[in-house]
Amino acid sequence: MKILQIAVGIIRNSHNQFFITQRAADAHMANKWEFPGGKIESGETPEQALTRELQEEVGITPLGATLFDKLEYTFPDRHITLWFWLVESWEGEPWGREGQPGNWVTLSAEDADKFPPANEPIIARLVQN
Ligand SMILES: Nc1nc2c([nH]c(=O)n2[C@H]2C[C@H](O)[C@@H](COP(=O)(O)OP(=O)(O)OP(=O)(O)O)O2)c(=O)[nH]1
Ligand SMILES: [Mg+2]
Repeated sequence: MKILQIAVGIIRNSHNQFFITQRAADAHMANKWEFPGGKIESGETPEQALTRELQEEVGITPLGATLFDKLEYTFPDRHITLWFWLVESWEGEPWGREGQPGNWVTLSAEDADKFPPANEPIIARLVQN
């Protein structure tokens, strides 16, 4: 069983839109929408991993991040801890820097199943305000 720590950025603009990307067809949780992010490497704090992942995947540098939620999820082949950071201030303009589709979207409760199952409580909280 793989055990992974993941840092992800919930990038929200002043219109209450979120910048989300789509996972690759050959990745775990293939084709699902996601908040950009990835594995925390050894020696990194969750916040350092967040900054690195957002630079690598969407080309922005967060200027502030607040911990929105930390939750655990067990998939058949892996156990993950997800650190969800709310990012409302950044440098640059997000885009799919690794060739992945990326879009600003308004989220509604019905979008939850487009994300990995671990994201369900997060989407629920983000749409209720
Ligand atoms: N980025 C991201 N990952 C999520 C979300 N929800 C969720 O369950 N995950 C899971 C899917 C993956 O198992 C894991 C993220 O790992 P990843 O494959 O993106 O890791 P990485 O960016 O470091 O990628 P790589 O270098 O291994 O290719 O977390 C989410 O909202 N965003
Ligand atoms: Mg990733």
